[in-house]
Amino acid sequence: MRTLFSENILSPSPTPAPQSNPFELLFPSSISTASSADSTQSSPTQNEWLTQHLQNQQRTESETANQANYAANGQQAPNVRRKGNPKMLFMGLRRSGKSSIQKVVFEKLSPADTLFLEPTSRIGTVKMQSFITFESVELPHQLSATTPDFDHHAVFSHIGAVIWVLDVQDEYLTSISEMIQTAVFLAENYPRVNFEVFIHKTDGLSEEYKYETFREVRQRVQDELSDLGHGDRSVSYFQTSIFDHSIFEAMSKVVQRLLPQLPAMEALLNKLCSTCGIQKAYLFDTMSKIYVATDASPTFLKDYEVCSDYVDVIVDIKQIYGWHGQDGEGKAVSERRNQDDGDIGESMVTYDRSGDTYIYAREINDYLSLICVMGKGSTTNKRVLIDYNVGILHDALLQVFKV
Ligand SMILES: Nc1nc2c(ncn2[C@@H]2O[C@H](COP(=O)(O)OP(=O)(O)OP(=O)(O)O)[C@@H](O)[C@H]2O)c(=O)[nH]1
Repeated sequence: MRTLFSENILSPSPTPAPQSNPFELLFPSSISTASSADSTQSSPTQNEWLTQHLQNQQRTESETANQANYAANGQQAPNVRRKGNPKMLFMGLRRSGKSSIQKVVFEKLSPADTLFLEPTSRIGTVKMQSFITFESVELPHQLSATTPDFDHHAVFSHIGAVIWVLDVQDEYLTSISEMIQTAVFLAENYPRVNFEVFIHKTDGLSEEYKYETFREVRQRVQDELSDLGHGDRSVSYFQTSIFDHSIFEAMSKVVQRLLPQLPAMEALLNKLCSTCGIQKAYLFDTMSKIYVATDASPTFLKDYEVCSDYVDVIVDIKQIYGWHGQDGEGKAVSERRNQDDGDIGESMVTYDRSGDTYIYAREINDYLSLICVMGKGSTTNKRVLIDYNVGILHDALLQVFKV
C-alpha cells in the first residue's frame, strides 16, 4: 500500500514521545520530511517488542486471574484455550440442522439448497483450510455421548467445543433432556470441552416467541444442571438460523473461545480503535466470514451485517480474480506479499448519507481481513493516520500468528 502524504493532513501536531500506545502516529524515516523534526522513529524491532510485550502482559494477567480464581475455589485450573486449530463437534436430534450449518458456514452452500441434504449416518468431518484450519465433526443423531460401545475418547478427546443444535420449530423437550445428559457427561469426563447451544431455525418466528423460547430453554437447562450438581458449568446460548447472519455471528463466538491468540488480538484492536476513532473493528476470516476478534465496544447487528456483506464482496472479487495459494516451494505466497505492502488490498465505502460513517477494509493476508466501521470524527482526510496505524496493526498481527 502506498499513501499520498499531504502536509495539510500531517501538520496538526504528530503526538510527542514517549507513548505506551503502539498505534501512536510515528513516522518512519522514508517520510520524515513531511513530519516535524522531533517526531519519534518507529523501528520494526520496536514494533516487535511492543507486540510481544502486549501479548506477554495479557497472557500473564489472564493466567494470574484464572489461577487465583481456581485456587480460591480449591480446584485445579483447567486449560480452557487449546493450542492448535479450532475443532467443533455438532450434536443434536434428527433433522435439527447440523449438516446444514456446516455446509453453509464452511462449504458456502446456499441455505436454500440444504433442503435436499441426505441424513447423516456416519461420523463425518468437514475441514476448511483458511488462515487457520477449521475442523468440524458431526455426530449422527443415533449416537449420543452415553451410547454404550461407542468410543467416546476417540471423538471427545480432540474436540474444543460441542455445539448442541436444538430445532426450535420442532418439539424440543426431548432435545433438551438429551442435551442435559450430554452436558453432564462432558462436565464429568471432559471438563475442558466448551458446551454451546444453538437454538436453531429461528427464522420465521415472531420476536416475542423467539425471546420466550430462548428464555425457557436456558432456564430449563440451567435448572436441571444445578439440580444435577453442575450449576457452575458455563453454557453459552445462541439464537441461530442459516437464512441470516446469526449463524455466522454465533460460529464466530464459538471459534473465538478456542483461539489462544484472542486476548492479544483484542488488545491490538482496542488500541487501534481508540487511536483512530474507529467505531467498530472486526478481524474476519475472509473465506468463512467468521470474525476471529473484535474490539471491546458494544456490537450492533447493523454494523456486523454491513461488515459481513462487505466480506462477501471481497470474496466474490477474489473468486473472479483468484486466491493466492501456496507456491511451488510450499511457502504461502501471502507471507511473501505481506513483506511487500504494494500488493495489499484496501478500499473504503461510504454508507451514511452525511458521509461521516464509512467502511475501511484492509487485507492482513490472503485469508484475514480487517473491516472497520469508522466513526464520526474519523473523516477520510485523516486517512494517513489511519493507514499508518493499521499498518502497525498488520505487522503486529502477523507477529501474533507467527508465535
Ligand atoms: N427454517 C430453517 N430450516 C433449516 C435451518 N437449518 C436447516 N434447516 C432445514 O432443516 C432440515 C434438516 O437439515 P439437516 O442439516 O439435514 O439436519 P441434520 O441435523 O444434519 O439431519 P440428520 O443428518 O438427519 O440428523 C433441512 O431441510 C434444512 O433445510 C434453518 O436455520 N431454518
